[in-house]
Amino acid sequence: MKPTTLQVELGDRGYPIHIGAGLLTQSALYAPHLTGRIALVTNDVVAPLYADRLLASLGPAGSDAIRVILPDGEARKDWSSLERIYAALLAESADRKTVVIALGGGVVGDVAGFAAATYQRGIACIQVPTTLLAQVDSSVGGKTAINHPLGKNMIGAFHQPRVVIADTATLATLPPREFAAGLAEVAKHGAIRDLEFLAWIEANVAALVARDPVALEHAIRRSCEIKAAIVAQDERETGVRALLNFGHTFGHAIESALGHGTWLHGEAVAAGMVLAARLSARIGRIAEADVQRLEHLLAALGLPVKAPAITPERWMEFMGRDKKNQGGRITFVLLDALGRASVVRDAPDSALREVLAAA
Ligand SMILES: NC(=O)c1ccc[n+]([C@@H]2O[C@H](COP(=O)([O-])OP(=O)(O)OC[C@H]3O[C@@H](n4cnc5c(N)ncnc54)[C@H](O)[C@@H]3O)[C@@H](O)[C@H]2O)c1
Ligand SMILES: O=C(O)C(=O)C[C@@H](O)[C@H](O)[C@H](O)COP(=O)(O)O
Ligand SMILES: [Zn+2]
Repeated sequence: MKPTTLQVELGDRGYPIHIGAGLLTQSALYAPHLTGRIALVTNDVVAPLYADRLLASLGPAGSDAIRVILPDGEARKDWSSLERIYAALLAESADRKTVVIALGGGVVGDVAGFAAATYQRGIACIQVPTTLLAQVDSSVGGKTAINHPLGKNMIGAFHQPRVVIADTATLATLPPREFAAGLAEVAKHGAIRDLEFLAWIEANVAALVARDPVALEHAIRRSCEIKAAIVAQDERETGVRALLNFGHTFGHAIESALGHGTWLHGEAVAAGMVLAARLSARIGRIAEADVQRLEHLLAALGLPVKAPAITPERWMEFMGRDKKNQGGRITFVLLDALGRASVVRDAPDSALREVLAAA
């Protein structure tokens, strides 16, 4: 299969997304911006698998790279990892021409991206996503962040990468639970924007779960197309970009209430999308059959569809801190139909409490 390239249209901050098997070994071809020293940021799971291969493909710039290897895990998407990156950049006298390469999943991408956004007030970043979730979602769009114990992604910045290089061959080593977590964000893109894509996912569940390369390539490309088009319209989430948060008001509350890393992000988003769909049905925006259809698809993709036990007070505490909220009202992304969503700021509290009570 030939590699595909999409463009995120953001004027002089626009960039290509390259998708294909084996791109890691041709990185120099896909990253012509390497005019400064490279700072490779990865973690202790991904480094032994892919760091040498990536750096070897970059020639002398690769051998001279600063290497920062973070401890693995969502729990380490925090100050300590950020501090390690800053310390390494400073110890090596990295300058404003230094290019951060984030090699790994969404955790590495978000924290390395935030370090790049803030080091010396901003240096270039290249995203090399190696999880399905990162290839379909987190490497694109420029949201970077670390978590705070009181909330997900609470400290961060918008900082677009210069290029995204998604080598689909890296997905072969991804554990099944992590792979399923990526499928949650794929389904989200269909649910909010593209009923035809959602139906394609339903028809191709077996191929996707079996990691069929043709099916996977389509899922990644269509997800990136949908996300890139939304980001191009609303880079800083003043409007339509919030639709990409479908399932996240509930999902982020699950992650934070249980402790970051207890449920995977994609798992929490899957259960969160079911709750958001139920709330949509409860206030008459969609039919109960639509909720069941989405729930059935997510379960078939190997994802949890039932939220964990969380007290109503804890739900409200974490959802009360969601970044979409305005004027103290919890904001939800709800479905108007499968394939179409809206931002809703006036969902009745009674309906929300009923949905949570039945969760
Ligand atoms: N910035 C955004 O727009 C955005 C979008 C979605 C999610 N996110 C964030 O992304 C994070 C979740 O990302 P994730 O699901 O990639 O999790 P992750 O980064 O923790 O990666 C999942 C696991 O897979 C390992 N791994 C990575 N690549 C591998 C490979 N090829 N083979 C074997 N193991 C591999 C990782 O070390 C980790 O253990 C969350 O923090 C979430 O908030 C950000
Ligand atoms: O890119 C976006 O915009 C998204 O909302 C994509 C989400 O999948 C992602 O989890 C994002 O990090 C959530 O952003 P947040 O602003 O709710 O922290
Ligand atoms: Zn997400």
